[in-house]
Amino acid sequence: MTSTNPHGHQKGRARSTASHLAAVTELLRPLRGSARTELLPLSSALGRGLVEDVTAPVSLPPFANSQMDGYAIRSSDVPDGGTDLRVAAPVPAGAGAATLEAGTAAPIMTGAMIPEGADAVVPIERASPDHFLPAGDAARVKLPAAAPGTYVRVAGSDIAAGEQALAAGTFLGPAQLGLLAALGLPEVTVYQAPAVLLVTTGDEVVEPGRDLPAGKIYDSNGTLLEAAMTQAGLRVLRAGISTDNPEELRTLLRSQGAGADLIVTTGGVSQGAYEVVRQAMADQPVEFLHVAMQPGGPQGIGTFEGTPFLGFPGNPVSCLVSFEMFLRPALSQLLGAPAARLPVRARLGHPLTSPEHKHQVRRGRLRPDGTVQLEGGESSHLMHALAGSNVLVHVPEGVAALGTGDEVEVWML
Ligand SMILES: Nc1nc2c(c(=O)[nH]1)N[C@H]1C(S)=C(S)[C@@H](COP(=O)(O)OP(=O)(O)OC[C@H]3O[C@@H](n4cnc5c(N)ncnc54)[C@H](O)[C@@H]3O)O[C@H]1N2
Ligand code: MOO
Repeated sequence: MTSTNPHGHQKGRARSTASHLAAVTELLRPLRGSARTELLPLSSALGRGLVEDVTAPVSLPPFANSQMDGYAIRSSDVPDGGTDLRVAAPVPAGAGAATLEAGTAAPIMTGAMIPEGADAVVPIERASPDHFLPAGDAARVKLPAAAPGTYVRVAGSDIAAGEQALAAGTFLGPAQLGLLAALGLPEVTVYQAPAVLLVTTGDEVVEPGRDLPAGKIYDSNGTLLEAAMTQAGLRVLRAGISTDNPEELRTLLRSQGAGADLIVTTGGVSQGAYEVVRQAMADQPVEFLHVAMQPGGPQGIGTFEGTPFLGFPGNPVSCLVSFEMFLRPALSQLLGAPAARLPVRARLGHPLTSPEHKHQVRRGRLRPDGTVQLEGGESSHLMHALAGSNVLVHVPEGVAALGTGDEVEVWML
């Protein structure tokens, strides 16, 4: 049971960040449906999540090849102390190699196939002479001994045909796409990028570039969230700024919302007299609640005329933290993309305090020495301090104070 005290703060149990993340993940689970996948050429799949496990159709390397420019030899031909060998025909690049006759050394370049019979490569710098000779009967080269396998890249030493190359749900970055290309796969099945209708709200909010009358502020949330979502690979539909008139907001959502997989609004969700988002959602299955998190406590979640809906609070830092704490990890878990933030341990450069019953998310600058300097205070209007930050700093529920040198988890932005 939740009630409101004279200061407007909600009483009763706030939902934990973990259970709100679970609720957001549940809301968005339909985005993982089988109809929501597409086959894309590798060049278009950057930043998407893989739908199914990929099994290697070939081994990597596909054949044993040389790791050095030098001579392919039968290691048993060269005793300790080295010997002279007759120079055989060079191994041609990109073609099958002839068998290496006993007592000969074949010039071989990096990546060329190890000839049948050869089992080691001596780099050209260790040969005498230390440059390649024209092939011919008269040509001989002195080589030191080499153990079997020296500078040989064995077939399948990276991955063998039939092994799992990538697991379903993997985020496809440059390395993963490079692997698919190395395996000879030109296309990949990925989840579709969700389309998000983004609406900022408030009679006080005006577009950058316009005049700024008394009492108004520029819309930072629209740009901030559009950029965060675009960077995360979402398709963003910007519906501009809604006034504080709930009927206008509903009209805007209906007229712009076609094709959206998710509606995200900012503002109008707390305890004020004109909470436009709360009012616009009054007859919809939308819950307004408090998450035990600072900033980003007030949240809305549900559906608007069937479309999943998230109502983020209006303060700029609150809406970015909401995106990072709930929307990014939910999509990452369901669709493999965007990539989850990598948690890193850092040492606080100075002390901090935190509301004991909330998960606090501060903003900070991680330095190369592994210490983190907080940027600005805890207030969620501090856009300039956010712009000077490169990490989110997590202070879990149950912690009221931390000292200089204490370890914290930070997420690189
Ligand atoms: N009595 C209470 N008041 C407030 C509570 C509370 O529990 N009881 N919670 C506070 C917290 S925490 C937050 S966060 C905000 C959330 O408020 P809303 O989501 O209703 O947002 P607004 O009131 O519309 O705006 C809050 C703040 O953010 C500024 N804002 C709004 N939109 C934008 C935008 N697009 N670009 C830049 N800045 C924006 C707005 O001017 C306000 O300053 O409620 C607290 N109050
Ligand atoms: O939750 Mo509000 O986001 O603390 O400022």
